[in-house]
Amino acid sequence: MKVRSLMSQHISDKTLLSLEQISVSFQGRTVLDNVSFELKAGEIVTLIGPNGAGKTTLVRVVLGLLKPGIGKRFISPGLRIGYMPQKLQIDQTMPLTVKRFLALAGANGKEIIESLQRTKVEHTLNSPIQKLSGGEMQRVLLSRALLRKPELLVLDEPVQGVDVTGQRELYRLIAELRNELGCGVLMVSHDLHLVMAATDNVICLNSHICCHGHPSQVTQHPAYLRLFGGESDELAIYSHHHDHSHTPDGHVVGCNHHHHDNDSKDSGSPHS
Ligand SMILES: Nc1ncnc2c1ncn2[C@@H]1O[C@H](COP(=O)(O)OP(=O)(O)OP(=O)(O)O)[C@@H](O)[C@H]1O
Repeated sequence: MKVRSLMSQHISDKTLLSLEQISVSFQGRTVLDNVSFELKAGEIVTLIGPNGAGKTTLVRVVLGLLKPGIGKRFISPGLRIGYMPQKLQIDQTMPLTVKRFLALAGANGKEIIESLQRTKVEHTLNSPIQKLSGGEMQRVLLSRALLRKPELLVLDEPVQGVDVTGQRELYRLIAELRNELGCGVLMVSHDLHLVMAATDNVICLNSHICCHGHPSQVTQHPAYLRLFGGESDELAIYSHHHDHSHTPDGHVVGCNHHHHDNDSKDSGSPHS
């Protein structure tokens, strides 16, 4: 597959991170169950899974913030990790420009401008951070993660609060950064389709690893379809093509094909 060969040429033999049979329990409840995987330099690995599947818990294990009850975590010696958190609490009343926010992370003026240029939001330098759009905010957070010159970027839901076009651009940017910097990327995503083009490997997590592999394999896997099959059906409805039009009162005109499934859903909605 063309995308695969384009993506995989960036993956090196150097293992940045290896998790072996990790299990985590909270108050006797197993949240991560026997999870193992490896991440190599230049590789993009995406964790997907439903709410409460243990994705953020796994990220905390990767970052070394949470020691697993069972299992081992290996990282390459001296590994620099850049982390983009899922949520950032910023006091809405505190005056804070993007420049100051990034300076708080220990960067000088030149480094700040360079990292904002990398994520294509240098125009926000003097903006109050509370006024940024959803997409700009995510890019500023990504800039902050880049300040550490990371060998591994860990991104917890990097596209949240961003519209679909912006999401596609953000995933493209993440892939570009990987190409340019050669870093490994571990990201968490709820998104099933947009992320597929920007990842080498998908891990489908539901406390244990249900399936993993190249996106084109994972999307065919029965375990994936059991977890996300419903959403795939919805997407199928949205992706149908109109070859007819509606009058303002909802009558179908100019229909030149036979009736099929999508049309029966379509005809239920007078303004679709
Ligand atoms: N410190 C903690 N103490 C007790 N339970 C916890 C703790 N951290 C997480 N959990 C529980 O572990 C489970 C997994 O949480 P986690 O945040 O890892 O899931 P997630 O896959 O990231 O979910 P989401 O997609 O909703 O962000 C949840 O049921 C959560 O309530």
